[in-house]
Amino acid sequence: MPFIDHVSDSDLQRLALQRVVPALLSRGFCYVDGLLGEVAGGAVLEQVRDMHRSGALQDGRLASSAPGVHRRNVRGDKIAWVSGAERGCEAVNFLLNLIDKLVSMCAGRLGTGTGTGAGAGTSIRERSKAMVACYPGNGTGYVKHVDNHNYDGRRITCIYYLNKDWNAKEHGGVLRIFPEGKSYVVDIQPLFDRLLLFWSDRRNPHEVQPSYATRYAITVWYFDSEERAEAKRRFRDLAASTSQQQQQPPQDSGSS
Ligand SMILES: O=C(O)CCC(=O)Nc1cc2ccccc2cn1
Ligand SMILES: [Mn+2]
Repeated sequence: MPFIDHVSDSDLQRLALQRVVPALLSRGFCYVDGLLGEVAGGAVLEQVRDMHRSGALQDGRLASSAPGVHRRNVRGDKIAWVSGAERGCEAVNFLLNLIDKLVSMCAGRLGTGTGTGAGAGTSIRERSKAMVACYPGNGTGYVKHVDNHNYDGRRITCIYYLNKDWNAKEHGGVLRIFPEGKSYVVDIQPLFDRLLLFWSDRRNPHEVQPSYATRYAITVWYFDSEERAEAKRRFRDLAASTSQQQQQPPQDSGSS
């Protein structure tokens, strides 16, 4: 089904330069409403609903915990990781391509706004797969956390929300951002066809407040190439040193 091209390239360019870049640099986050429009946005929602109905969404667990071990009270979402190439994800793929275009139009203009003090500019050339998430509406949410707490390479978090007729007073499910060093919080409602972008690092701790209706979202993380490469090196070194220790006999405590 040919999707109506609701957003032209020049629309995206304008959105990137006049809205997204200034907001990311000044406030550290930005949201855009009406990104895809009713038809394409509705097609994405239908495909996510189908994934939920077919049981493709499984309990979310902390990235650091072993498979099957997850502390339920930390996060209540059910997730699936998709590339967009899967059958039944054509509309999701259309969304991902559009977000890729938008972020690539921003990337060269985000300067050294990395927050980690890295000298070089932000070079964003790759991203994660898309995480399709559903909070089932049983009062669970996601406790306050930082996405990229320890230089894992993630620079921008992009979340596309899919919830029609969402009313936070009744349904909860607000994403609350606690901008680092600020005395205020930012409450974002997970509204249909809304795209939210924010720096993934310690500048934006955030939580999902308890949700009392089914709450769908699709998240992708864009990597800073240098930080990502460095994180992979650190991870390889850690893995290598861990396996070496396992091969060597444990040193007695008195060894110098
Ligand atoms: O749905 C929202 O409004 C945001 C939810 C959210 O923060 N999700 C999330 C999900 C994550 C999954 C794996 C690793 C890190 C993660 C960090 N954040
Ligand atoms: Mn998060």
